[in-house]
Amino acid sequence: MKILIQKGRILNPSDQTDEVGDIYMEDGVIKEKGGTITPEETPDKVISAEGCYVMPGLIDLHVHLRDPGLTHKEDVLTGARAAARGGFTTILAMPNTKPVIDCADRVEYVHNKARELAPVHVLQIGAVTKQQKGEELADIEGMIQAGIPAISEDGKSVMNMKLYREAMEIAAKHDIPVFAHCEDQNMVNGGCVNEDEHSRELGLPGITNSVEDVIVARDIVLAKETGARLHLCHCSTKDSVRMIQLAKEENLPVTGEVCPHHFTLTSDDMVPGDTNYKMNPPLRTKEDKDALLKGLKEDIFDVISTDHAPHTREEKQKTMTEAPFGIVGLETAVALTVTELVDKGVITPMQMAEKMSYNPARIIGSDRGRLEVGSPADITIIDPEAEYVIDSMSFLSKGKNTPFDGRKVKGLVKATICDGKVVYQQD
Ligand SMILES: NC(=O)N[C@@H](CC(=O)O)C(=O)O
Ligand SMILES: [Zn+2]
Ligand SMILES: [Zn+2]
Repeated sequence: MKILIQKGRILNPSDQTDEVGDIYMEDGVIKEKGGTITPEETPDKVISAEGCYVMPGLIDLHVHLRDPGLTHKEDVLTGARAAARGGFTTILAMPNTKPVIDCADRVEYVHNKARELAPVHVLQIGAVTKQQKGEELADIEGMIQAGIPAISEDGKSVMNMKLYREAMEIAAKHDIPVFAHCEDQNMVNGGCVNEDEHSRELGLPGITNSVEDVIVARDIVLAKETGARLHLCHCSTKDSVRMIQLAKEENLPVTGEVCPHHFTLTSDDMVPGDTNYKMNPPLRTKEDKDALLKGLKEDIFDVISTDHAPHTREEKQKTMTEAPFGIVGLETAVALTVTELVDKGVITPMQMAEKMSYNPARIIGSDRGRLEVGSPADITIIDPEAEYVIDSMSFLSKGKNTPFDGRKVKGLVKATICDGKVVYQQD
């Protein structure tokens, strides 16, 4: 397969080049880049990228594929198709499945299924403890042998610090990152939305910032002691930004991610009773959101990830206290990032490429996330000027649970190329 992309705005974070030109790829590898390219042989496909960003294929460090066991919500194939439509060429799957992915053969199950069916790269993350019960360590070294890029207890925090420290020591020894969901299990106390005037008005149990902040602090302390690379998932509070900034000032190996819903919405936007505004961590206050925006602008946050968390309509039709936490994100992340961050001047298109591709790649030790001659042809083409209305019924994900249905946005994925093959093209 030979593909020629013409006249795109090529954004390459690895050498910080930002220039209009062509890219030519053959057999899954970038062969030529820049200027006007006239291939010796006729390409199988020519894609016009005039007015579009051409970025290294997007990498989402935080996706719930629900496979095995919860495939009524999503499976490897539907999740990977949604990813391709969203511009992602690599996604990392969280292990809070049924059963939990806590040993090598379950990692292999997902990797084999993905290799056979998925249009994009799927990397399975391993759990920290057996069945995510927080009592005994999972077979972390066995899973590392099977190719996990990271360990995570996402969905909860490992509350036993002695056990967690042991896990971090193993992660440090093998140089894989620990992806931390920060939530004190005792302090959350049945909360379902942010603790503020809205939770009080609606009579809903609230989640304070401290539920997240105490674990962020704890985890940074443990990373400092063990030398483990710590990646803080779905940061939502203003103090998490300050703590990551402090950790970075000390040159600790700490990185952080923000999800589009947390930089787009606050608890003021909640529609009473609409469980599509229920996710963990919850939508916080304007003060928190402004701190997240500043953290993104100033590169305190390295990553934008989706925390794509599909659930069925039935589950989401329950009450605010009963419905599960989580919203889908793979098919709205690019538009929300362009609309809320790039268009408003919070981050540059280059920072978008860094936070959605280059930095995630570096965190997992991958050589993707760059547009260089000789690198794998994972490429995302985005029209930043295209305006449209988000329609959840068009999602390829099984999950339609989004608060962004009907929202007017800018920024459309025109094509996604994975290993030199067009895996999605907008018609
Ligand atoms: N974020 C969520 O609200 N839900 C996630 C779990 C998680 O990411 O903590 C899920 O698995 O549904
Ligand atoms: Zn989480
Ligand atoms: Zn998650």
